[in-house]
Amino acid sequence: MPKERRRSLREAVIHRSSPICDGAGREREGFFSSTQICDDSSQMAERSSTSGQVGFVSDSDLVGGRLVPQVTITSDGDGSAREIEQADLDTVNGGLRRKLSNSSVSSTGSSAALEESEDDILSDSETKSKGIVTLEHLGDAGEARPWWKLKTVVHWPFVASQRRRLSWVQLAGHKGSFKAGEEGTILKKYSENERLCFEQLSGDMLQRFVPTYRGVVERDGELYLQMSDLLTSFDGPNVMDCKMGMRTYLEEELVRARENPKLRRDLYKKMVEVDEQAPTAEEHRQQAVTKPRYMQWRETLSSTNTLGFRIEGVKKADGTCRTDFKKTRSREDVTHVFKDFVCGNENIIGSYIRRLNDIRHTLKVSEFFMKHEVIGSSLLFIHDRTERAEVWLIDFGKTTALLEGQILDHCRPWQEGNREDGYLWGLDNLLQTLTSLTTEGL
Ligand SMILES: O=P(O)(O)O[C@H]1[C@H](O)[C@@H](OP(=O)(O)O)[C@H](OP(=O)(O)O)[C@@H](OP(=O)(O)O)[C@H]1O
Ligand SMILES: Nc1ncnc2c1ncn2[C@@H]1O[C@H](COP(=O)(O)OP(=O)(O)O)[C@@H](O)[C@H]1O
Repeated sequence: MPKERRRSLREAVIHRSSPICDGAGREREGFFSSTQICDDSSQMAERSSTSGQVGFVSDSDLVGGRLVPQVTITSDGDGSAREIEQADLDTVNGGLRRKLSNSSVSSTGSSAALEESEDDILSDSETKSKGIVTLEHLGDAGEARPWWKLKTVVHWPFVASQRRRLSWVQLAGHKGSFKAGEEGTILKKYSENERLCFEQLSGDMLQRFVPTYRGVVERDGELYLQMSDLLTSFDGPNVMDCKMGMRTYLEEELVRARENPKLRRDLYKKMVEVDEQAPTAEEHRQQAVTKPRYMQWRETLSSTNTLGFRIEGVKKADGTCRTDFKKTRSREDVTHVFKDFVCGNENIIGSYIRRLNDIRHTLKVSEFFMKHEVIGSSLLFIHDRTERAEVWLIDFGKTTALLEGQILDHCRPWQEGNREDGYLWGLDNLLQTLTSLTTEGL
């Protein structure tokens, strides 16, 4: 989702990273299930955090998706309070603070401004999640507090390293977007767009296929959307993320980019990492490309344009994890990945097909779907060794309401202005791909 929508109060907060600890306080790594991990001493932190409540934030608290930043006091590891200086702001979330991302049209004319971004100095693997991640379980919940109340909080004798951790699977999106929530839930960085979608989905036929939404919460000064963790009830889940649709950027991004084109060095770098020949001579000279140019290139390189979906990542119960599917384009390649994902299990494929058909029928009658341009949303496939298999709709960061009276059929080809996204066309191709596995043998 666009970073301007993701922004929240992260500027005001610093979290210390620390190793996962087992019950005896030993460090450990590599839990591959969605498991709450805590050490004995975290009980104090737990007690502290239970004194707060989930903070449902009202619209009036939000200014463009943000609470008004304020000086925040946080634990400095030894329990002492520390004021956050402006200089700290760049080190938030274990790395450099993400600057706002701006889309730009495919023009690479000299009038395009060069967009400075921390991604210019971070590689793809440093900015994107690559599978198994450790989610921090954030502290106290509640509304934004004045500094003196926060000062009271830091006198509690717990340190960041005692916070609970959740070993989790994140196959797409940027690092640091998720935190552990209350039992069975996760927190995703606040996005105005996604909040609106979750709210509109409540009561829609599609609701039973999307994570249960628990509202906006504030943790350590930042806003999050709280939702159910789809992995919790699985025993060693196998997970696949398929990004749906034939287009992965918004029409409004194109328009904005046309008005104010930005050149991005980080996207140029990502492009040459995959194919040195991909940039034009002009782009090589500028060592930068615009975002729509990058996004369109990604679409043609993968199966997005040809099949209306693409595989973003796969994590298997054996611990293996792959996110290197940028060039997975042909139906054969995609079929091969699915076959490997289900380890040739016909029951699992059968369950996936039934669930996808169910989703398809529901999409056809969903008012939400009819009235939204669904861009960058994924289907999350999850199964485990008990052969339980589910598919869920996730990521509504770029799902946008149409103008009053406008509807989409989600199958027609896209032409700028018609806002078609190719979601249903992609779903039909996905269903055909899975069905071919059963008819042609696994
Ligand atoms: O997959 P790669 O090739 O890394 O490209 C990424 C994905 O398309 C991201 O979409 P998603 O978050 O759905 O995976 C997109 O974020 P947006 O959703 O903000 O468009 C990134 O844009 P930037 O964040 O602007 O770099 C773009 O660089
Ligand atoms: N509710 C959820 N339950 C379990 N896993 C999830 C859930 N939401 C997202 N994920 C995981 O996080 C990844 C990124 O999620 P997504 O919503 O697409 O983030 P972004 O908007 O940053 O792209 C997904 O590929 C999936 O692995």
